[in-house]
Amino acid sequence: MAKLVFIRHGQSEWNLSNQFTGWVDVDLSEEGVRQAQNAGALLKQEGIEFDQAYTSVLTRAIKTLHYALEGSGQLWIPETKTWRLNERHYGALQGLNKKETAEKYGDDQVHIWRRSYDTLPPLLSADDEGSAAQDRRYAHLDPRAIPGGENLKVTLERVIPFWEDEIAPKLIDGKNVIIAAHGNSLRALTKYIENISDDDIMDVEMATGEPVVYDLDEKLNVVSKKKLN
Ligand SMILES: O=C(O)[C@H](O)COP(=O)(O)O
Repeated sequence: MAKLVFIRHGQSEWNLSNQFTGWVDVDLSEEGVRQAQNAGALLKQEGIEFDQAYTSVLTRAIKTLHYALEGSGQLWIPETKTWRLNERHYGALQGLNKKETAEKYGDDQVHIWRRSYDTLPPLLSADDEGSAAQDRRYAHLDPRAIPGGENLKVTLERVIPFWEDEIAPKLIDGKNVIIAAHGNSLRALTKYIENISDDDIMDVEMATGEPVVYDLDEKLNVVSKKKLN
């Protein structure tokens, strides 16, 4: 039996200002720092001892991981950062205010962009300002792997190879794993491990800074799931 903990980053500056964020590297808000520290205290209370941590290459997730590990006395454990755990890329919506966008395009359209499984947002092209193609942290990638916008389906398709190659073998080996990532990269993983349908995943939400603890058997079936708050 292995333990797997998901934690969505604490509230970010753009969660606070209600802007589409995606791959934009915004920091945690003061409230987000507090949430991440609280997650550390909850993990300590729960007494979970981790063997390995994973996070994205975005500051808000990395800092959340570090606060959570520091708070539970485990800042020393091995950690791996990967773009594959990044938030879903929100394309040309990145930076826009969600409420203003709903006023312009309608609530239904914005809900589809935010929660439908397979509708893409309006795309950014590689030479658009703000494209990840200009960012040094993605310079090692095949330019074709750098998205101009993603839905949950595409996000899942780039998260799962990392899960299968790196994370699942650790869990099968009985190691306890923490993944600090993002609302939609974690929704993709939740869909995959809980076998949730394309329709039902639309209603699954992740709260900022709230650890979700799974017990998994050796075939990685979910034996139990609980949220710490
Ligand atoms: O990228 C973002 O804007 C948020 O972190 C997640 O957005 P969502 O709630 O619209 O999926």
